[in-house]
Amino acid sequence: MSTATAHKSDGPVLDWAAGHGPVTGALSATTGAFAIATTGAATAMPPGWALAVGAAGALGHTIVGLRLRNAGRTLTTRAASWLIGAGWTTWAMTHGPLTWAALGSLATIGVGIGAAARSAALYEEAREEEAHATEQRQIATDLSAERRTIAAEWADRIQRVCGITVRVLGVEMWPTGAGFSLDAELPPGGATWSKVAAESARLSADARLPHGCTATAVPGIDQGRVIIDVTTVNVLEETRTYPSEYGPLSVLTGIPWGYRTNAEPVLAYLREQCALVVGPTGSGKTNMVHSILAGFARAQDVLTWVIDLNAGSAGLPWVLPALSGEIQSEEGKPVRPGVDWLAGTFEEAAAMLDAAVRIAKHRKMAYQDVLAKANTDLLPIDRRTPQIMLVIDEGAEILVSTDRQMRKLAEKILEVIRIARAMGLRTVLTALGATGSVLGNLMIRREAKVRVALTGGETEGMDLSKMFPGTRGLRVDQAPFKGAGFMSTPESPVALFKAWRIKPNQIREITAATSERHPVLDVVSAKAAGPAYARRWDTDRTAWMREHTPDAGSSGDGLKLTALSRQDTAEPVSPEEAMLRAFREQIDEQFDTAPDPNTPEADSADPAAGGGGLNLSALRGEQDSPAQREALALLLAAGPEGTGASAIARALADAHGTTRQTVVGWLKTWVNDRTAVRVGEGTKARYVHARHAPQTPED
Ligand SMILES: Nc1ncnc2c1ncn2[C@@H]1O[C@H](COP(=O)(O)OP(=O)(O)OP(=O)(O)O)[C@@H](O)[C@H]1O
Repeated sequence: MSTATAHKSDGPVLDWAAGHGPVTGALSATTGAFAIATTGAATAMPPGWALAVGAAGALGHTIVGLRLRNAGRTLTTRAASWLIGAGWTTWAMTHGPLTWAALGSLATIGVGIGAAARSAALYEEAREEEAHATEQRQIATDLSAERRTIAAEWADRIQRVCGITVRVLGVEMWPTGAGFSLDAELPPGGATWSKVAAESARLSADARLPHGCTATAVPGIDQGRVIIDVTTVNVLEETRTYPSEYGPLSVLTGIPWGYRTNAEPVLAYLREQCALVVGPTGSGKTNMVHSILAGFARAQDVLTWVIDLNAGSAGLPWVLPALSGEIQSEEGKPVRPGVDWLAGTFEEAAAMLDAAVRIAKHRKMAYQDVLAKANTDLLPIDRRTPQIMLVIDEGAEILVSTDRQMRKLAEKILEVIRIARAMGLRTVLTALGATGSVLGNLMIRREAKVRVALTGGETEGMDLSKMFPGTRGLRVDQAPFKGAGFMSTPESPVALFKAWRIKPNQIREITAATSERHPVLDVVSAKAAGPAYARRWDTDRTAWMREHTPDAGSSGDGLKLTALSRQDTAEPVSPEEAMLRAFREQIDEQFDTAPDPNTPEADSADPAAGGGGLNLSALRGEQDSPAQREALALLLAAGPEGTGASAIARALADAHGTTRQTVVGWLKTWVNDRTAVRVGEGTKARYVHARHAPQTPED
């Protein structure tokens, strides 16, 4: 290495690390040698130096080669070429490098080195690369010929059909093989991209595209350009199952809802938007709702609340397998349901919507400092402060119902839509039809810009121009397949799309795979939501689930609980009680919850009600002081690192005047009831929330 440094400072730069092919490799050695010889001669460098430089070159190449893990054969070839070069340099310096003899001999050496390199593995690599490049060049030539033909054909077609003379600047073939995109320049004189868009159907017909394929125009890079996406293969015709990769998602980076005609996924960004999914009976709406719930279940910062007054069928497959203990996580642990709250009755739906409104209002007050700190009026959503997505099946019908009860729900739904955007609560409403009365609602028109119309070939109640105002040329018969239709978002203009097919086995898989990933409602929101939320899995409140479970008829006694079969059934236990008991056990086991003597359940005069509550540790002690709740939130937020009494006390001192001693008391209680664990000793002692605690053998 010292040679290299010395050489660097006082000689020509020899690039040892540069990638050399058989020809450039030889050139490098020979030109390097030539440079040294000329420099050497000009500066009267003693000829011995050239030999040293050659040796350095050989060494340098060897070292670099070793680093690059070149084959031994290649290394030898490289090192040898430097030594030969050094020999020439010595000779040339004594005779003058600019003589023909010297130059000729150098060229010979170069050829010799090249010949040697040719036999080395390095050359093989280079040859492969070269062959690959030639092949690519050939493909590119063929492709550009094809592209030129397409460009000419479509410029001609647009002229004929739209009466506009465009210049096609580029043709991009889609990697999925399902079509291509044209980038065209509009002629001067006021032609707009929408003029081409309006003729989409006629362009498709003129191009004789297969059924279900379209030529869709969208704005180009500026207003004088237009992009035309042409599908040539109908991927909507095929059934594609929900992608089997269930990795984490975020509401901030978009949730995939299906795929476009080019087979690319289409994302819904719902941090600020609500959504409206219209699909008549049989169009694949239920399936679409499941794939939407799948996306939300995968998200790390979303809690899904489902309202389905139609026997809760939209949410049950996400709840029952988990509640009944039918599925387990990979580690054999019980799993949490794939949705966080399911309402199948009017009362439950009303309770849920009231809780949502309370959360929105309370978050607005309680998170003022967070908003100020982040300098935003949009609550920063993350795992600790999750977004609540309310999925309301046939919610649009609730909105336009004249029934007195439904009107009440409608008002609450509209209130959530109206007040809760900034505070991270958004809705997905489905509708059987895109009727004027649904879309006539200003709130829906303004807030629900993520829109889906599942056509499935249905024409009834399907006014696409109302769903997607300002667009023409959309025809219901372009997507006559179940689960297919049109989707538009503020980021992705309306175009054909299809939902993935998702079956119960995948719903179970996703429930299991995402169980650990679901966030827990932040303490501020849980407090606002109150017992209506904390006791959402109570026996009386979930009784309807059993009534509507498909198993109820076949087995005669409701849910087939694995827990039930294990039970000592000396006393007859109702299936729903058993289900809830099993679920509570699972939750307790997983979240380290313990019966809290201070919870309302324990005070309740009704022992049945007392046994029916769910007591998540994050919600413990509704009556705890705000300071104590905040301390618990800090402990939870500290994650596996944990925190200490002093740090918590410091954080609470200003707002609540809490002393370290008080915090020490709380921490002791939490350690005793296993809400927290103490790790480390003495000054290193820290407290970790049970949810983040390292597993102990005892656990
Ligand atoms: N994305 C899809 N890909 C392929 N097939 C689908 C898709 N979506 C739905 N289907 C088919 O259509 C059938 C009906 O779907 P689904 O139950 O979701 O419709 P729906 O509109 O909710 O109808 P209903 O209101 O009658 O329940 C499914 O059983 C399935 O065979």
